Formats: sequence, structure tokens, C-alpha cells
Amino acid sequence: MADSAQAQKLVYLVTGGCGFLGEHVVRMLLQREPRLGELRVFDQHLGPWLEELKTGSCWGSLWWRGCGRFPNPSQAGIPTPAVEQMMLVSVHMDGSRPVRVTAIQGDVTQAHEVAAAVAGAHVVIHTAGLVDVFGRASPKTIHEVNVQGTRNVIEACVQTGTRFLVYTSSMEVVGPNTKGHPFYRGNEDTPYEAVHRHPYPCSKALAEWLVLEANGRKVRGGLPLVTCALRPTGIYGEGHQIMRDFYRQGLRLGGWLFRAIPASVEHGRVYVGNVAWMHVLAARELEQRATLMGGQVYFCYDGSPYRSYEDFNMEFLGPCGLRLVGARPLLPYWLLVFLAALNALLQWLLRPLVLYAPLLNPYTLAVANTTFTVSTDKAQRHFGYEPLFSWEDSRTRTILWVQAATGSAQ
Ligand SMILES: NC(=O)C1=CN([C@@H]2O[C@H](COP(=O)(O)OP(=O)(O)OC[C@H]3O[C@@H](n4cnc5c(N)ncnc54)[C@H](O)[C@@H]3O)[C@@H](O)[C@H]2O)C=CC1
Ligand SMILES: C[C@@H](CO)CCC[C@@H](C)[C@H]1CC[C@H]2[C@@H]3[C@H](O)CC4=CC(=O)CC[C@]4(C)[C@H]3CC[C@]12C
Repeated sequence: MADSAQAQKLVYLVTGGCGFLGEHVVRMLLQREPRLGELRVFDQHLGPWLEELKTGSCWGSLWWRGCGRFPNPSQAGIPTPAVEQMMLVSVHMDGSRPVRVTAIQGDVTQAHEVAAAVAGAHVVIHTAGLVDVFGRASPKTIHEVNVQGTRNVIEACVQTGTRFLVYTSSMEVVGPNTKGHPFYRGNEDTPYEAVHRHPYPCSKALAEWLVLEANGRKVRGGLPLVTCALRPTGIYGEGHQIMRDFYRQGLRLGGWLFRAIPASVEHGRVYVGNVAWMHVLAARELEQRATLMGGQVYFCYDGSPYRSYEDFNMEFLGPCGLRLVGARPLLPYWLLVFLAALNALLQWLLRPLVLYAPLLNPYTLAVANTTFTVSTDKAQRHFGYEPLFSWEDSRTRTILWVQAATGSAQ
């Protein structure tokens, strides 16, 4: 954004700001965005860590809670959301610059709640999403949250005059496809037959398309909307629940995990801190580089090594005391396919009685068992992204988190 506006304080909105990635984006903005004046954290479920911010060493002054009025709603004639809000007034890390943090409990599927949260924001980082590949939620709900929710965010930007939108997409909008074609160290321009059937990748693909298609639309006030989409591969790091689940499962099995996927199948992974940093940089550069970045997609990447899903997890779980048994998969692939299909059948049969949603199903098996890795420098070329965390740092941080998060489980 313009040099003359150097002193201008910007209002950022992060949807899904209390999720795994969202929390890292929020913390990254607070630490690394010098022009941040106000940060709105919008989520269906507000995390307790938001309250901890006020007592943390780098945070201060005061906070209050209740059915407060949102700070800027009347600006675009948008009604305030009928949701509980929590407001925190904080100071930045260096103690020199006050940043107002406003937590908003809201639902992206509710257009009026989204519009009220967006009103007056300069930049929206839309990470909220329903990440479900296990059959916990219905396809309809996944569509409502991921597609209608994104549509609501776009419309809110247009109605209220917010010009910059960064969308968290996913590698899943590309693949692996239903045919199991490998995507080996590809980039944003690599041809690939992106064919999906599962509700999650379908919803992410449609939402990404909506975001990119909205680039250039005139927002309130007549200026064009500038959008881009970031596509993380499998994110890992502090707060990664599936990693914690694997650790707990290993502990239950006496410290052993059993190889199911050949070591030769590469699965792309990226550290959450680097994904968050990429979001912050993309959001920062969208105005200055609108022509270049508007309507573009970027894979999220860093120095994390190319490994199979299981071997990669062992980078963290190994130092926590687990061992992966087998240089090759212990079960033949056809048996895994059978077990995955059985799980799907059981899920369907049991649904009226209980939710049965194991990690293994035909979709997760196909994703884990199909090579999908990226090799690109597009984000570096377009907006100067370099990973903030080295592989060694990312690994250490994740190990420390697994140990701390599961200490009580041992
Ligand atoms: N976890 C991963 O490996 C990857 C995730 N992504 C994308 O990154 C984004 C964040 O994912 P994670 O942090 O992993 O998931 P998460 O489930 O930890 O975070 C999503 C957040 O969105 C919020 N949310 C869900 N439905 C909502 C609604 N109706 N209204 C308001 N908030 C709602 C949730 O409460 C949660 O805090 C998602 O858009 C996901 O599709 C993309 C690639 C990989
Ligand atoms: C076959 C099992 C034997 O141990 C292992 C099953 C692992 C799966 C649960 C995961 C393997 C790959 C993961 C997905 C991948 O990282 C890409 C993703 C991107 C997203 O946008 C959302 C999450 C996910 C679909 C991720 C989900 C878990 C896996 C399928």
C-alpha cells in the first residue's frame, strides 16, 4: 500500500482466526505487520488463547466481554451481528504501537454476520473452512461453509468497500485426482487433470474459483477488488490435531506405528508458520502489486523435505519415542483398499446410531497413496516470499509442541 500511507493503520479481518492455521495467521500479523491498527478475529468458535493474549508478556492493557457493538458497522449501513463479541485492546510486541484486537463469534454462512465483520476492514484473510475428509459433516454442510461462506465474504467485500481479499485454498483443488495420477514437484502451471468427487476438494475448488473470478469487481466506492488464493499442501506444526492423534495412537500401540504407504510416495507438506507468513505477505503486497497478483493462485511451500506422509510424520514422532515398523507396507494395498471400503460401509450403516469416522477411508487412502508435491518459486517472484522458518526450526517447534501437547496423555 502507498508509501504516503506509511503511517496509516490498517484494519485486518481474519476469518477462521481461531483454527489451526488461523491462529498462526493472527499471531503472525500481530508480530510482523507494522501497519496493523486493528485486527478482527472472526470464528464460529472463539479460542481461549485469545483471552490469554491480554495477560501475555507482550500484551496489555484492557479487555472487556459482552454483547458489545461492533466498532464500525454503520459505515455501510450493515447491521451489527447478533453474536457475542469479545474485545481486547492490546499492544504490539515492541510495546510501542497499540493494536485493537476484536474477537467476533460468527458464522460465515450468515451473510449479515460476515458483512458486519467486514465493514470497515481494509484486508480480509479468509481461512475459515470446514476441513472434513472423514465424513463427519454432510456434503451439504461442507458446501454451505466452504462455498456459500466464501460467497458471503466476497459479497461483503463488494458491499462494504473492502478491496483486498486473500483466500486460503488448498492443494486439494488440484489433486490428487480420482484417477490417482501423480503430481510430482509440480508448480502452478503444471498441467494436471483436476477431477474431484469428494465434497471437500469440490467445495474448495468452487470457492477458489469464486474468489479468483471476483478479482476486478467494483466494490463500494468504485475501486476494484483484488483477490488471490494460496494453496497449502498438507500443513503441519503447532496445533496440528491429526499429528497429535497419530502420536496418541502410537502410544496406545506401545510406541509402534505400522507402515501402510510405500516410502516412495511423496506427499507435500508445509510448516504452518510459513503458510501464515505467506498469507501476511500476500495481504501486505496485494495493493502495490495488484496487477501482478490479482486473480492469481500460489502454492504454499518451504524447505520441508519430500517424504511419504508417514515418513514425514516420523520426523516429529520419532524424536517423541515412536517407531515406524516396516521398510515396506505391512499390508498389501488391496487389503487397505478393502479396509477403507469397509470403513466407508460401516460409516454409512452406523450413521443413524453413531458417528463412525476413522482416519482410513477410500478418499484419505487415495490422497496418502498418491504422489503430490510442489516445487515452485511463484510466491517469491510475485510478492517476495521467502520462508520465515527453516526446516530445522519448523521441525524443532513441531516436536516441542507434540511433546507438550501430549505430555498429559502419556
Ligand atoms: N490443515 C491442512 O492441512 C490444510 C488446510 N487448508 C485450508 O486452510 C484453512 C484452515 O484450515 P485448518 O486451520 O487446518 O482448519 P481448522 O478446522 O483448524 O480451522 C478452520 C476454522 O474455521 C472455523 N469455521 C468453520 N466453520 C465456520 C463457520 N461456519 N463460520 C465461521 N468459522 C468457521 C473453525 O471454527 C476453525 O476455527 C481451511 O480453509 C482449509 O481448507 C488448506 C490446505 C491444507
Ligand atoms: C492411510 C493412513 C495410514 O497411516 C494414513 C491416512 C492419512 C490421512 C488421514 C492424511 C493423508 C494426507 C492428508 C491430507 C493432505 O495432507 C491434504 C489435505 C489438504 C487439505 O486442504 C485438508 C486436509 C488434507 C485433506 C489432509 C487430510 C488428512 C490426510 C488425508
